[in-house]
Amino acid sequence: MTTIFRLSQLGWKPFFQQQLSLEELSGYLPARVAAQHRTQFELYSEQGRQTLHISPNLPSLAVGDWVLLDSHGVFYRALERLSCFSRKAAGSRVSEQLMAANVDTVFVTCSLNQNFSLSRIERYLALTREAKAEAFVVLTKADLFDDPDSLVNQVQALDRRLLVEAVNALDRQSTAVLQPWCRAGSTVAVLGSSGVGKSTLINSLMGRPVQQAKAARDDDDRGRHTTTARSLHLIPDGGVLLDTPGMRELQLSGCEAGIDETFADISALASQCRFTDCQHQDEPGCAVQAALQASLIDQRRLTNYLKLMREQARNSQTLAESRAKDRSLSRYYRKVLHESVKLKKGD
Ligand SMILES: Nc1nc2c(ncn2[C@@H]2O[C@H](COP(=O)(O)OP(=O)(O)OP(=O)(O)O)[C@@H](O)[C@H]2O)c(=O)[nH]1
Ligand SMILES: [Zn+2]
Repeated sequence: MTTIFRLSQLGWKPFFQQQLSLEELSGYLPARVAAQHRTQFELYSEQGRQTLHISPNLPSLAVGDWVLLDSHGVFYRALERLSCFSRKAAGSRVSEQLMAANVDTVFVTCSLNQNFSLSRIERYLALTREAKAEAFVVLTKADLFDDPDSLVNQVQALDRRLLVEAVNALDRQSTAVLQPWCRAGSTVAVLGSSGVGKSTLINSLMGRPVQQAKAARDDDDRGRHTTTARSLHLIPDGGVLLDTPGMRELQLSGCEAGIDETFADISALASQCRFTDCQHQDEPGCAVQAALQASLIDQRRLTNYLKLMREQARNSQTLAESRAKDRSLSRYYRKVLHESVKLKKGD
């Protein structure tokens, strides 16, 4: 039996509808990428499930992307994205790996036990904001603590406008506070480190156990098909949940804007430093260090900001850049060698 989906069930909304011309509205079928397998994408549309073979003619697509198909089910074009999570492997565009597209809200998950870390939360906030999605911090295992509110307040202090809730991820009544973000037209995803309760939270939101998406094997050269779990799930409250293998291993790279937004207080200060390339260590005229001395920002937050900035800069350095550096270094060495030979010869 073919499952027929309503567009609204798949997260369709005015942002996508507005991109369609009159001709496209009448003659083309919107479909959403629900899974990425080794050789094909799985699509969901009002006509059910379809597959789309991965070929060089296709633009790069991610789970969550919307595409238009013609009346023969042939790919016509991809729609503009609202948000996109990617892994910029070695920084170049070619090796950019897309993880998920069109996520509205990310449940940044952190447990209230010894794993609780403001710095880790800031890291996930930076990733979420870089992708242009909204963050909602979900603090799990609230049932195991007497005073979850004190930690909720610490997270809230990072940003007054941040959405934060402490929940028992095992209890559907407790996770019901997330329902308004899981209604028709919304797409959500869950980020967080291992063991914090992401799968538990997903199962509660879905109202049933959901199989975790498995990474497809790349080295499958014997022609066997790799079974990859679906990455797109329809939430009973009407929204869509994306759970792609790559989302769980996201790293910071090319995340400067996301870090700037997450640490808006520090980046505003950094723009007032005397030197534009100030590292905020002990340079004269450093506005960040001055604010630290005046206790306007705390040391933990500054240390984390500097660490995340360094990390993203390192990850984003493209292969091309490092090769170019190698080339100019060897040119420099050759020049030095040439000069010293000339000196020795006395000319
Ligand atoms: N008491 C309690 N236990 C929880 C809660 N959330 C998760 N757990 C338990 O914590 C353990 C880890 O939860 P998972 O949902 O597997 O964590 P995960 O983030 O999906 O972990 P990975 O799959 O490694 O990424 C399980 O034993 C859960 O039952 C909670 O809110 N309260
Ligand atoms: Zn500075």
